[in-house]
Amino acid sequence: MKIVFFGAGNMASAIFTGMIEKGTVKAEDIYITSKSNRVAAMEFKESLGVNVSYDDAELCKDADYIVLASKPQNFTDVAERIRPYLEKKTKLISVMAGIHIARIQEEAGMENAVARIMPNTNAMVQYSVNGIAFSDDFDNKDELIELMASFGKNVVVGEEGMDNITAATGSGPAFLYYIYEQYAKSLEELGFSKEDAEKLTRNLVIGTGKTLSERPESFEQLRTDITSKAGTTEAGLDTLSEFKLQEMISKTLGSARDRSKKLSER
Ligand SMILES: NC(=O)C1=CN([C@@H]2O[C@H](COP(=O)(O)OP(=O)(O)OC[C@H]3O[C@@H](n4cnc5c(N)ncnc54)[C@H](O)[C@@H]3O)[C@@H](O)[C@H]2O)C=CC1
Ligand SMILES: O=C(O)[C@@H]1CCC=N1
Repeated sequence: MKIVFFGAGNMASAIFTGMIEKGTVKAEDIYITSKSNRVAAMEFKESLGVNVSYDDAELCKDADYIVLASKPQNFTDVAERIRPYLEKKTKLISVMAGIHIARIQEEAGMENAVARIMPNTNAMVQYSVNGIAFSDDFDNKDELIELMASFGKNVVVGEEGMDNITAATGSGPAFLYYIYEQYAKSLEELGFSKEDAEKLTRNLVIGTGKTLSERPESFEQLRTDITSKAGTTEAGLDTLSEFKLQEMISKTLGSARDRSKKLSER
């Protein structure tokens, strides 16, 4: 197996670190190349044992998968690096938000099989949620699905579903982090030090996440379990429900989805 990452930034490193730490792919089977962060690439070579190369012919030779992990804006440059050496058997796996399969095939020049994937940075701790959309001619889908299961839960969607997945779970962690930031700031307002506010919020979120991973009850049931009649939670929830929280979240996701659509326009 030879997997080549064009791009060694946040997302690529979350994926290959997840794969290696889970033991699904050997570090020696992973090749990375980048443009801007060559020092970081060398650090991954030292810490994980992956191969680093800037020789495009060597990188593309006999590759099973090439992962397109640059920003969408850099895709044309990446395609120029790959096009002269791309072999027909190589499958292209795009992490890039909003770039359609048809454009990838066109710029790669050979109509290779393509899968668009939309993981999130929780791949680093093997807890990503991965949307996957395949081109019609993509064979042995199970191999890719299995590789991706090493760093998260997979949802196979049609390509038209990718904009929604990108908003919901690709960008999703950032939306949740933003809420945790506000939570920590509010704890400071209550009188906690900055350090304690961060520590309390972090552990609240970790503990809640662990509960969710172990208990099957609905969110509503878990919330109800905490809410004593005429107690503190009820008082807080009464205030919380005065705000249009769901509307805020729907609009947030809508903007992210629309940007994903926009990225696909050339
Ligand atoms: N960060 C996230 O949470 C997620 C990001 N994505 C997608 O992943 C992609 C990468 O995002 P990040 O990792 O956050 O960006 P990043 O800025 O951390 O990494 C981009 C990488 O692309 C490399 N690159 C740029 N031009 C190149 C070229 N011509 N040849 C080879 N490498 C080149 C850069 O050197 C860098 O290593 C984006 O397309 C984004 O839409 C998808 C899901 C989640
Ligand atoms: O912000 C972005 O465009 C990328 C896609 C999903 C998460 N990060």
